[in-house]
Amino acid sequence: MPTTRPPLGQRDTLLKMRHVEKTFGGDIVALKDMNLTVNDGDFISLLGPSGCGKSTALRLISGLMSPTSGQIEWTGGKSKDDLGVVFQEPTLMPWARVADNVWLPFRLRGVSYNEVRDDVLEALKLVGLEKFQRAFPRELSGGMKMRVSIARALVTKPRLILMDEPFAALDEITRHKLNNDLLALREAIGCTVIFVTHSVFESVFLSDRIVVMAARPGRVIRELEVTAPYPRDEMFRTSPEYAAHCREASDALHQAIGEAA
Ligand SMILES: Nc1ncnc2c1ncn2[C@@H]1O[C@H](COP(=O)(O)OP(=O)(O)OP(=O)(O)O)[C@@H](O)[C@H]1O
Repeated sequence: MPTTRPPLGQRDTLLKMRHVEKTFGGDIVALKDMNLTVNDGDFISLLGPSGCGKSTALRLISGLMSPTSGQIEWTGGKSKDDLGVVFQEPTLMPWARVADNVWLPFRLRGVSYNEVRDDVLEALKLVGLEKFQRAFPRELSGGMKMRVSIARALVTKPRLILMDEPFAALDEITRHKLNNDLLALREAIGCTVIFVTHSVFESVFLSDRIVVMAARPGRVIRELEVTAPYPRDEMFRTSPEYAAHCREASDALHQAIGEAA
């Protein structure tokens, strides 16, 4: 099914980071003068070497931390329903069943399970786990646990989903499968995603924009567009176009590593 997203350059602005700087302990400059525009419908990867401030950028956007200077401005303001977050670890409650784990963002707002039962089941269906609603996390594989974590992030239908290396701990086959499923999910619900990764291949497969960052101090050094249309599948993964984008992203990443050395 072709996407109905406007092309890059014609999307409405969701948020802007303006001259954002974050320092820790007075002298660790985790991010310096970061400027980033996130548009409705973008799939953005933050790609860069360890320590370049990718997770810090996500935490600032999520509001878990405040910038030392600069601003993060949401178009029309930000509400508590605007964000879903997925971490590298699924961070599920082991004593709670799958459906109760997915209900958590509502429970924290005082909303009963019965009020949002349909939303919970719909989110589980979107990640292919509707039959596992009564299972406990220990009964699931690593990939399935991550799917539950994704269902929990999207159950409130957020405008923006932040994903911090969600598939880094998974084996390659599971990772490819979840990459495919994530794109299918995005087509189904039309969400905006910011995805942190070290992987050139993953960033090219998933994103329409790749923001390449360098460390010491953490900063954006390049922005690349991956113009290949969605939906993307195994054909794209083996195409010359994919290889060309990977080469471009890899060169930018090497530049980022060289600049930090
Ligand atoms: N709470 C903190 N206190 C002190 N320094 C911090 C803190 N959080 C991050 N840093 C430092 O800020 C810099 C950026 O860290 P950050 O975790 O954002 O990088 P990253 O690109 O996500 O790294 P990785 O890919 O290894 O997860 C690093 O030098 C890190 O040590």
